[in-house]
Amino acid sequence: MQNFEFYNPTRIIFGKDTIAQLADHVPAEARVLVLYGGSSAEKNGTLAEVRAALGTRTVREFGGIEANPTYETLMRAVATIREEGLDFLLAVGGGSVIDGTKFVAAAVNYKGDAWDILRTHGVDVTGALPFGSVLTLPATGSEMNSFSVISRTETREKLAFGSPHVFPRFSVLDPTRTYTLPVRQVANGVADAFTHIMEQYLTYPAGGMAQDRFAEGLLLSLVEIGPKVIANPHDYDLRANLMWIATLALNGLIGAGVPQDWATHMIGHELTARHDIDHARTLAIVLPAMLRVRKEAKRGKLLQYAERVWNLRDGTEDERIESAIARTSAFFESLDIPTRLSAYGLGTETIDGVISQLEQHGMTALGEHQDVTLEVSRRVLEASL
Ligand SMILES: NC(=O)c1ccc[n+]([C@@H]2O[C@H](COP(=O)([O-])OP(=O)(O)OC[C@H]3O[C@@H](n4cnc5c(N)ncnc54)[C@H](O)[C@@H]3O)[C@@H](O)[C@H]2O)c1
Repeated sequence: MQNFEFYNPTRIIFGKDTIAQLADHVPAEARVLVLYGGSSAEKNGTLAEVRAALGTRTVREFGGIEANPTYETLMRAVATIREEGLDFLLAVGGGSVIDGTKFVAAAVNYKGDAWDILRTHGVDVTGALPFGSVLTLPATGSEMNSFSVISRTETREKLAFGSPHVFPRFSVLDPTRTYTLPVRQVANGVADAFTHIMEQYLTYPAGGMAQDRFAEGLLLSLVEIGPKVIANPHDYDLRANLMWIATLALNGLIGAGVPQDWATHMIGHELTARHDIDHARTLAIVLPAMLRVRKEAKRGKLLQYAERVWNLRDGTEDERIESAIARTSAFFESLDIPTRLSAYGLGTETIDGVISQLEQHGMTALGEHQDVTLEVSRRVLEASL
């Protein structure tokens, strides 16, 4: 096992009717900015519950944070905070709102051009406003991690940053708040969580027995509940399981002490930035092709994955690996998520553009062995046409 430091200070408040507990966790004297996305949080009553819980505190609201939150919109929130002297942020929404809130928290007192937070991937973030979240979409794990992904409309860029200063102080996870999600978003959540686990699990054997078994348990659970959680939108236990699995998939636990990949994500970000494909859908396109192209480097883990997650024990090594990859694609497709670029109307003409954006963003040596060069990324994209 590799050396590691594990740190996760986010308090999780989980379960039915837990939003009222905000009253205990947002400081009584706080001057709060509530950040949210579109109209769903208003329509389904989540914002009303939040307002009630915040009681007599000074509260301002900032709506309109997009899916794939943009720098342009978020800098308006930064201006509001500065003008009104607000000192605590509360994100109400999915990964986009929480990621956006992390950026805003880091940008308010940042010296210099705030886009540099993304350019430097967060290394020079030295502080952030405190914030909490009320999660309405199980998918990204943003509610319990210190990462954030921000887009810039002007330049069609999508970049990530991470900093220990942007862990949420707390996150409220009430599974009933997910009942209003469109089917497409639930499916995306399953695929996103699945791929987060794969990025930390499917590398090479590193002796992390607990990490492997945790990861396999989460993958098996997603395979078990994936189609059911879509078909039964008001089943509390299914929604509760999806919510907690998605959080555990990317809160640092399963990735501690083991190699991590993340090449699929980096290519996926460029596809979203250039073609507006939902984040999770880009992952479902890239992951199966990534596994196929890098089959030799990942052979040991692919065989373990085939046996322990898909129960594939017969046939040659290559047959088991091929079946495991085919099952992975079939799982995404069973969620109604197409796994080929062509299904999104894209062909070979898109590849040069994605490769040049990867180059521009320094993504020239990705993966657990840093050997996913631009040439390998090109082959992955070709394999996903
Ligand atoms: N921080 C991380 O670790 C991390 C990890 C993976 C992805 N991301 C990023 O997160 C973003 C995606 O976040 P997401 O998948 O959570 O989706 P999202 O936050 O973009 O939300 C998707 C849509 O669902 C709507 N929605 C949210 N909750 C709803 C509800 N309860 N009822 C009805 N509609 C609802 C939103 O308004 C939005 O239109 C991407 O930008 C991605 O790159 C971040």
